Amino acid sequence: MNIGVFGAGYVGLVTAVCLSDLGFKVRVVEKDRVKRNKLQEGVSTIYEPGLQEMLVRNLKDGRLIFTDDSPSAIQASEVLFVCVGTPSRPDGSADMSQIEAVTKEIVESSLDSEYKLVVVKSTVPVGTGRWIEKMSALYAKGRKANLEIASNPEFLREGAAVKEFMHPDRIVVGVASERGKSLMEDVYRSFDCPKLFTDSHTAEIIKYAANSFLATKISYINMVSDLCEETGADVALVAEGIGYDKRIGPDFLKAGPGFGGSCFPKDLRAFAHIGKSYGLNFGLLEQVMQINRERSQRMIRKLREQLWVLGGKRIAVLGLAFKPGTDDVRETPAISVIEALLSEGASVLATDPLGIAGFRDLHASLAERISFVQDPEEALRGAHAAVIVTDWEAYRQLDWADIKLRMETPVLLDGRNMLDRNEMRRLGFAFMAVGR
Ligand SMILES: NC(=O)c1ccc[n+]([C@@H]2O[C@H](COP(=O)([O-])OP(=O)(O)OC[C@H]3O[C@@H](n4cnc5c(N)ncnc54)[C@H](O)[C@@H]3O)[C@@H](O)[C@H]2O)c1
Ligand SMILES: O=c1ccn([C@@H]2O[C@H](COP(=O)(O)OP(=O)(O)O[C@H]3O[C@H](CO)[C@@H](O)[C@H](O)[C@H]3O)[C@@H](O)[C@H]2O)c(=O)[nH]1
Repeated sequence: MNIGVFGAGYVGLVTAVCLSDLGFKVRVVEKDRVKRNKLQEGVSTIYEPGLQEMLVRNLKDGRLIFTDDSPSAIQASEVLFVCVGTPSRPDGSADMSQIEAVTKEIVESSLDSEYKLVVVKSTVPVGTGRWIEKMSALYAKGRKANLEIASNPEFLREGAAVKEFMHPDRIVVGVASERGKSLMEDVYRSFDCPKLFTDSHTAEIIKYAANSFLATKISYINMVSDLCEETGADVALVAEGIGYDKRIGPDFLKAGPGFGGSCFPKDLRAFAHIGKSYGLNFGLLEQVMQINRERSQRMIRKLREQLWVLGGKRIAVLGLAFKPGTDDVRETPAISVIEALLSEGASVLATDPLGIAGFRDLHASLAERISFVQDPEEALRGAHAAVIVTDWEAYRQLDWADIKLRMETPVLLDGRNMLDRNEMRRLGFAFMAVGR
């Protein structure tokens, strides 16, 4: 089967590379020339375990090409995956302009052609499939674009994207016709997981509902974590204690600096906006977001409790990526932590194994006000305090006994509860964790 993919970001690139690895011939339309050329030369534009090797293998075998020639890619493909971005607009709603632009391109290149299934993999508001149908009719200007629109939300997590694409917990497809369903069954034939076929509205809602639920779990445990701190309880044990209950489950109950990344914050804003647009009270999600926004203030308060004055002090921020295993710094909790430190007059030296270049690029005005260093030990040398924002395994392996001697004052805030607090205190750190 010939497959077209629009957008070679996290989702599009992983989708394209994995589907080509399964034997499909995949043409990827990417409008960013620099990205496209790099990919065509076999250099992955994102860091994901296993992706680079698979990219090279499938390019070499001729099953994968990156192009800006969308008409040819559209004409050659039976199934077209739409994986472009749906970023937040200022009011929190999803910006649908990239999806709209792709719709136009697809319609204009498939007039009077054979049936094609357009599969929306991007995270989109309920009703998007209908909008695409409506716009398709308008762009076709009375001619016939033989397109069916399906929804196939993607649930992969960054840092484990290839593994999660290939071995998902489930596949959700919102599709109306038997023909469309059968094509999607062919695409996912080799996947051994529950496959849920629904209408497109249901599939679209499933994606936002899943992300909002997971983010709610995180804010919930963060709220409980604050209570644990005030009362001397241990949030990790509380999470374990509730997580054994199969109805609750142990995952997504790690207290920390709050959720970040390119999905949860954006998707919660969009889902709340969708609820509001239907006159519904989605105040629960407003609370989830509010709790998340307040995380950095709580961290700063803890530092102040140890250091008295933060102004003029040097603070090492360990971790810029929104979680370990990725170079992605979109909406990372590090932003609000750094902003809060700067507003206290502290100077910030930040480090991250993969995230520095992206942070400099994406958060340029904030990046100008801080310094970066690749080596965490260098970041810690002479610092008055360190804050762990991302739980990179490498931070566990640091020689903390030696680091303590090299810091100006050995104050350590483990924002991810990753270090052994008894050991750290034994080493002589003024050590703070989260919710314990
Ligand atoms: N990142 C994730 O882990 C993840 C997981 C599941 C779902 N999603 C959703 O998938 C969608 C894409 O996310 P992403 O992180 O891959 O985004 P991204 O911004 O990394 O990638 C989008 C890509 O689309 C390209 N593009 C935009 N318009 C185009 C056009 N007209 N033709 C060709 N290419 C075009 C951009 O240049 C970019 O490379 C979003 O809706 C997101 O919410 C993301
Ligand atoms: O117990 C936890 C689990 C996660 N996080 C944080 O939550 C954020 C999101 O983490 P994660 O879900 O692992 O990362 P994403 O790659 O953003 O994946 C989410 O967003 C994707 C895009 O929609 C979905 O496809 C995935 O299913 C969904 O997990 C990160 O900042 C994590 O540090 C916590 O603070 N505590």
